[in-house]
Amino acid sequence: MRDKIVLSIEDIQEQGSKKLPKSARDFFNSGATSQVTVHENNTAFKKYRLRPRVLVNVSKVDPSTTVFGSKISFPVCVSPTGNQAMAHMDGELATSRACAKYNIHMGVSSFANHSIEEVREASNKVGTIKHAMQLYTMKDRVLQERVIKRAEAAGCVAILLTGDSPALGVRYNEWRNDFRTPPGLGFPMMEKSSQQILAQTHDAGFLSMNSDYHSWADDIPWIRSKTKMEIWIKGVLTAEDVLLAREYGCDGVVVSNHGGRQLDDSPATIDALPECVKAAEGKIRIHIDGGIRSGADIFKALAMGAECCWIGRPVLWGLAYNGEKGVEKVLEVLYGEFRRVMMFTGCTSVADISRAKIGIAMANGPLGRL
Ligand SMILES: Cc1cc2nc3c(=O)[nH]c(=O)nc-3n(C[C@H](O)[C@H](O)[C@H](O)COP(=O)(O)O)c2cc1C
Ligand SMILES: O=C(O)C(=O)c1ccccc1
Repeated sequence: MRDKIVLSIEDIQEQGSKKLPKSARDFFNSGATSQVTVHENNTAFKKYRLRPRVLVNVSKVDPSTTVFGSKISFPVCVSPTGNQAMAHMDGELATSRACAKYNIHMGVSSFANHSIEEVREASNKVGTIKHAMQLYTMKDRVLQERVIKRAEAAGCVAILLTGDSPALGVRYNEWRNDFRTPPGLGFPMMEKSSQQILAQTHDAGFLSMNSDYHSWADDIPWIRSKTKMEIWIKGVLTAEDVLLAREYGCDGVVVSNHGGRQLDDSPATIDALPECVKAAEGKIRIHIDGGIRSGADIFKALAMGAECCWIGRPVLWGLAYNGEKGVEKVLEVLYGEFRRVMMFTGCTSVADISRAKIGIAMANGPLGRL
């Protein structure tokens, strides 16, 4: 039988997932508890409808935008995901090279299987993209400081502090499969060797390193005192927390529910976005991740006020499907789709994307204006 032609993120998901062993596939693809939030992330975008505009001269459509002070080819960054080498042995190095080829920025998990120095070096051979170092609040502040300093020295522009993880989500798949990071893979930024990691389940290992006694007052000024990099909070879903991020002088927030892997029954990120954008009052940057699987999804998030979208699992599927080339394919698909949505909606630049370009689908009724 001929191989199916791979055209969409769904195709890459299918092809990538089937190459993975069950426990890796479940680890990547699942969410917490009853999977309500993973499902919501993926479906909530479908409530919104695009409002096309006709006969607009879109011969010079420009999908580029500026993030972290530098121009990227379209409003997408790669979300930090740990254990990328479980999808393909080149892991974060392949992702970094593919991002550089497509000129988009990359978040790097503190649980990456390659060090930040190697990840930066990989992309520097291809282009000049920016990296943001993801960080959890940690029990060992001395180690946490080392991670921050290494990231800064390696040329990262931001710390992405993940605030949604005082514990790991309830993940039945990991418990049923006794999920552990496979042999041979370490967490160099956490200074953990493969042998050390193998001794513990993902849940126990995570708990042993990350702190639950964190707070805005204890952690943000402390990080600020250690680095000049931007500080972003990842995992915000409420106006209240956007206001706190502003109060603590953070540079931005990523509206995120950790891909539905932490608190199940939390809202889809696209549904949480409006209250976050409103609370930001243009004073703090608002990005989003969770369930972005098409150019239309990117467009809808921008129309609802996000500056940029981040993608998590699509990159893991791309890696599993075909390593660096697979991640390139993911970016090619999203770029091509996003560009066409801009054309059909009469947008020649990202600045043209506004609420006027979308509506909400109502049962058997007209297109509701937002
Ligand atoms: C396998 C996997 C590992 C992840 N690891 C991390 C991590 O180490 N740090 C973090 O802040 N978020 C992590 N995330 C969450 C992502 O950064 C991101 O928020 C989420 O994947 C976005 O949703 P999407 O996968 O639907 O695009 C992980 C997600 C997945 C699927
Ligand atoms: O599983 C996750 O969601 C996650 O954040 C993580 C943390 C450490 C290693 C791998 C993934």
